[in-house]
Amino acid sequence: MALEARDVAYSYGDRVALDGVDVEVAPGVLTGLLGPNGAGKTTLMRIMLGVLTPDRGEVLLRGVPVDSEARQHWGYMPQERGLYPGMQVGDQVVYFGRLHGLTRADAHARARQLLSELGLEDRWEQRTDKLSGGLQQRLQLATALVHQPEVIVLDEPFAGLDPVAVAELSDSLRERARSGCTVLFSSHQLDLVQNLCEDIVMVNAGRIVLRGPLASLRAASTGVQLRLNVHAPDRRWLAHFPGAAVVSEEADEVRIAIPRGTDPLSVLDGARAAGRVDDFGLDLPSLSQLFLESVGPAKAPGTPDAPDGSARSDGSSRSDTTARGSR
Ligand SMILES: Nc1ncnc2c1ncn2[C@@H]1O[C@H](COP(=O)(O)OP(=O)(O)OP(=O)(O)O)[C@@H](O)[C@H]1O
Repeated sequence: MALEARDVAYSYGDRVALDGVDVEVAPGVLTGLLGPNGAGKTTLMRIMLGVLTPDRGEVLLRGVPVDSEARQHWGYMPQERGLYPGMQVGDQVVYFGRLHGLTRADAHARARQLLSELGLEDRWEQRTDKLSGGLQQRLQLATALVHQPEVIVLDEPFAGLDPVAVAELSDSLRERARSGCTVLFSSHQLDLVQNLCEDIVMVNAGRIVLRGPLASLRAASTGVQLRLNVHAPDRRWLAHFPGAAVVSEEADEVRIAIPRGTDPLSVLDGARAAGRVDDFGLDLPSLSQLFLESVGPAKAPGTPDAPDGSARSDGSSRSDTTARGSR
């Protein structure tokens, strides 16, 4: 059974951060928590971890309200990193293992194993504050995982990691999910989430705007896209296909959303009549495109922050889109 947040609401003074959020994180799959800056992700994680008490709603694991005793067995990495400067790397991991009730010998063995898994095997005696930012991040993860938690909640665990570390951490989280752990993590790296996560939860301005199995959400979205490398100076040929629209153009590649009822191959023929086509393919919309559709271009990662915690100017929010396909 899953980790759940039910109808969770939270405000910092008069700033509404979460406005009645329902989330379900299933064991055995990786779930990515997405949303623009200020959407409410960290607040939701803090509530799940018991750092904040919700104004309304509750957090449950296997249908039972979660208390501090249950959370003692969780692994978590908060946005505010908590390493002890001056402590040695190995001792830091052992210390957290002991805090979670491991014997000294077990904590040592687990620390060795994890530091090796996270590429820190040579750093046991180094001071934590002498590590680079990325290595501190890996160490932070080791402290979160040392007691082999069944529930893992990580705020931006991939931020600041190099590609090798991203691949190693991805494998490590995938493996933990496969072995039955419940894993929720937040990220702004949409390509990574698309490759890694089976399920996503997307939050915007304190509300869920999209959630469910990513494959179902992509399939249920705007339909297929035709990817073309076409040497045609303009796009007038597209006017023959009502409803077909360019969704992105990069260098020679153009992506065209194909409306339902239109044969993508007829659009391909149209492109070939207009110019040379070097390459083509059919794709589902990417997670980045789903993000832009759900949240709006002004708030996509990498764009300037939108008004903090803003609701839409008309006071409404986009409707919650969910997909619960069969697994
Ligand atoms: N301590 C605080 N006091 C007042 N407002 C806060 C506080 N922490 C967060 N907020 C506000 O609550 C809203 C949600 O913030 P939160 O940190 O949960 O967003 P987030 O999705 O994690 O953002 P980011 O991607 O930028 O980390 C924002 O409007 C933010 O400004």
